[in-house]
Amino acid sequence: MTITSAQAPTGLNVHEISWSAKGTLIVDGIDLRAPFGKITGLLGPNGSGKTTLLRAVARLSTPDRGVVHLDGTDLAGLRRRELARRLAVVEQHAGTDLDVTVLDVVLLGRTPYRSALQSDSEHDRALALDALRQVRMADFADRKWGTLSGGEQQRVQLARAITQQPSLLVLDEPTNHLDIAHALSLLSLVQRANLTTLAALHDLNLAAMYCDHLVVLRDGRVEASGTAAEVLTPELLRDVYDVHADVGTHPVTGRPLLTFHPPAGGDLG
Ligand SMILES: Nc1ncnc2c1ncn2[C@@H]1O[C@H](COP(=O)(O)OP(=O)(O)OP(=O)(O)O)[C@@H](O)[C@H]1O
Repeated sequence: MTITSAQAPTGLNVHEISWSAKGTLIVDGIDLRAPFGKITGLLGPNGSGKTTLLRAVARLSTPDRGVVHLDGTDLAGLRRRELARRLAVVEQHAGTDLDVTVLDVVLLGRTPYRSALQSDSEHDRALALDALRQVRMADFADRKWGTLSGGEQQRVQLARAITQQPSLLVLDEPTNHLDIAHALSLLSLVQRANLTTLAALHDLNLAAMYCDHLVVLRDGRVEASGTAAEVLTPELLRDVYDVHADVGTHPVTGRPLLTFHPPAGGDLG
């Protein structure tokens, strides 16, 4: 199929999304754009609303108001199955308690493409095994899911998301259990995937290295957005995170490189 300009992916447009719990506004009128083929990083301190926003964007929760368009389509108008073909989510605490293998978990990514009675095709298995190879988990295909470490589970969940062949990847702290080598490898893989990606990240140096665009939340609102160089300034880090940092330049990427100072008195304040 030839992609005409009318069908070309444009990315994610989030407009005026709000979500509240028991009358308390948690996410308040968020606007953001995540362009196709790029990683957009969602930053902000604990409790600033990142997970809440990601869940509303991915329709895992229903926002009080606002609209989310993916490649020009309003996600609120899609049925579950169509939504699952368009977007894949890797949540912070991914999981299943079922007694299943790693390959079974990855094959869940093919569910939106088959009927309830259909079993996995050779094509499905090939996609799943290829995704496991990409996250360096091919040797674990027959292992029981419950026996994996946190980082291994996180990589398998990314493989499941890749197998889903979405246009949009929504990642909530995708590197939080990963050692530095696997964190770099996972973000490089996401970068090469050429999808629209919206990822909540805590590691600001990794965000600076891999994200083309950053959006910083504070108290459920957008505090700043722009390139890493525009956003990750000592002033913003002090105002939003209450930390002191020097901002240099990464010798390889040319992006900002942050060096943090210990807090005065050394406590966690
Ligand atoms: N269902 C809920 N009921 C009440 N409060 C909620 C609910 N869901 C989230 N919150 C609150 O909303 C705020 C934002 O939570 P959220 O998980 O979105 O933050 P976050 O930026 O992802 O944080 P973290 O970096 O710690 O993962 C928090 O103060 C949280 O306690």
